Amino acid sequence: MQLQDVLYGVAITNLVGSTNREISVLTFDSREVKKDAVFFAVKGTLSDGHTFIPQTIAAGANVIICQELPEQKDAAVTYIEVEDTGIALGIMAANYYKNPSASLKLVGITGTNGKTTIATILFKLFRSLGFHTGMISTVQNQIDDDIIPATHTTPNPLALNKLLRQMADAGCTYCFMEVSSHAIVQHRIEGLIFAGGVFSNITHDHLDFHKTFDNYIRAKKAFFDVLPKSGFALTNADDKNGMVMLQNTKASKKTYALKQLADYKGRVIEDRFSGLNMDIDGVDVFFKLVGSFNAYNLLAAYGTALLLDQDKLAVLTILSNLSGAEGRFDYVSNAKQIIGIVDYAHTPDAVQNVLSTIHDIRKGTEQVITVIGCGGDRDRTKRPVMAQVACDWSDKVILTSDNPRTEDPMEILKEMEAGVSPTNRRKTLTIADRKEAIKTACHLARPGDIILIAGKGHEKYQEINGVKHHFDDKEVLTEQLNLLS
Ligand SMILES: CC(=O)N[C@H]1[C@@H](OP(=O)(O)OP(=O)(O)OC[C@H]2O[C@@H](n3ccc(=O)[nH]c3=O)[C@H](O)[C@@H]2O)O[C@H](CO)[C@@H](O)[C@@H]1O[C@H](C)C(=O)N[C@@H](C)C(=O)N[C@H](CCC(=O)O)C(=O)O
Ligand SMILES: Nc1ncnc2c1ncn2[C@@H]1O[C@H](COP(=O)(O)OP(=O)(O)OP(=O)(O)O)[C@@H](O)[C@H]1O
Ligand SMILES: N[C@H](CCC[C@H](N)C(=O)O)C(=O)O
Ligand SMILES: [Mg+2]
Repeated sequence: MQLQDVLYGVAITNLVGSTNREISVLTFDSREVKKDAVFFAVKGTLSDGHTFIPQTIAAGANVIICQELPEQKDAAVTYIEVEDTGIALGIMAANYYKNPSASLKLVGITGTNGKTTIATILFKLFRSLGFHTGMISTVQNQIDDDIIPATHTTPNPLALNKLLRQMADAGCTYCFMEVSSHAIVQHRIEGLIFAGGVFSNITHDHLDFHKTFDNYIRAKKAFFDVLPKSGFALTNADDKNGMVMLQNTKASKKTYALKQLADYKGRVIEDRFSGLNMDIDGVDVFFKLVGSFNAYNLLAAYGTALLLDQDKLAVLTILSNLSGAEGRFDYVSNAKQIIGIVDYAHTPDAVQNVLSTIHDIRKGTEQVITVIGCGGDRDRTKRPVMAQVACDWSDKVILTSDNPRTEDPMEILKEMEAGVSPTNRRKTLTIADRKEAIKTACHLARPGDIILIAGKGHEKYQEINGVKHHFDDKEVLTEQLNLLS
């Protein structure tokens, strides 16, 4: 492939050398450079890719894309200066893989909570409607029946366009993908053509990365700002910032809501452990998913499907039979009728939603026992709030470790404990070992009680100092509950 073939659409601020040359691969990681590679020097959060330029040239790179031209240049190398290497990477990755997003209808889903759930529901729905379909999500990426493990919620531009190319080549008509706020800010979705964008909600998360809630809102809104006129922008009108997302979009503006008039209107008739009974645009439907937060997810999926010209009754019929995403309100019970729920709630809002749902649908005086931790190297300000919310809505809370990453689990736990009010303190225990914490919760439970294991959902590991150790909340919970039977 020729360099000039992948440069289409890139705003070059300075060029040294020829663009008429053969290239092999594109990469932003010096450790992956090979002969004739194009290396993108990206300024990251831990290091600056510009410092690796000399070693990438030594390893065979013949094109450097950078934000600042190096003083010492190699005559055999082409240097391209751009304002933002991340943007250039997105555009060139799309060109390199022959713009796969143009060959299918790509729908992006963004918001603090619900992205995986909405993307998964849409993926399952469109497969049932008979389409070849792709999905890019936190739990896994998928092309029809083929599962491709996920490393991020939204992959880097090269991995992303490669996946989209595989989908287009497999004949997919649709792809439903999660768009994280990190991905928007880091331009991972630059150069993609979206048929539509969906907003779920925005609440406290990721302030380590965005610094302020305003920046976080702006990051989400930026996705809608660049949607094309031919596409749709579907927002949750009940969310305080839902309409903000539509302010500057050129796409066709659509809304869904439970609490007010909207293009796609729903109402929860009844919410039980066995599922949700809703009225959607005048049709009474029963769904397997539980909790009013899932009423929003179902409504978002329904609105999206109709905006993609699908038949209303066919859509509702399939949605009514669907299960949700792995590790989201995933429940097991034992012979003693103790109910265990594994849920990926890892923000204050999600914890409150899942616990208020449990609260609303429990029958009587059963205790709710919550096991919860917070991830290391992530937003610290949500730790005390998550602990407090868990206490406010539970009879007993066991504070434990999540993915400590490079942090000391005991320090994370102290920050969680700081959020627990003196009156709530008597109902909390701190047990750093997650398995022990789950085991203790099971021992404390009496018949009929409900145990919530929050924060890790589908994750099959616990990340400690860069090493991922096997850990599966549902596996441990099922094993412990069965030991009691
Ligand atoms: C904070 C963040 O988003 N980090 C992502 C970012 O890494 P970074 O900015 O820290 O990169 P860096 O280590 O500083 O390196 C800068 C540049 O130098 C390069 N480099 C580095 C070392 C070297 O020897 N040679 C070299 O060339 C790197 O490849 C990179 O291009 O770019 C990397 C490459 O694309 C990502 O893998 C990495 O994701 C890390 C692992 C991560 O944990 N990200 C999370 C926070 C994330 O993105 N989460 C969202 C979901 C959030 C949600 O749930 O809503 C997601 O979309 O997954
Ligand atoms: N619409 C919603 N509103 C509020 N909370 C929700 C909603 N949907 C799901 N949740 C809660 O948030 C948790 C995470 O849901 P989900 O995985 O769908 O979100 P996500 O946006 O993909 O998260 P991530 O940012 O980690 O990718 C669920 O386990 C549930 O507790
Ligand atoms: N996608 C989320 C996952 C959080 C899950 C939780 N288990 C943690 O490790 O903090 C994030 O990157 O913030
Ligand atoms: Mg997700």
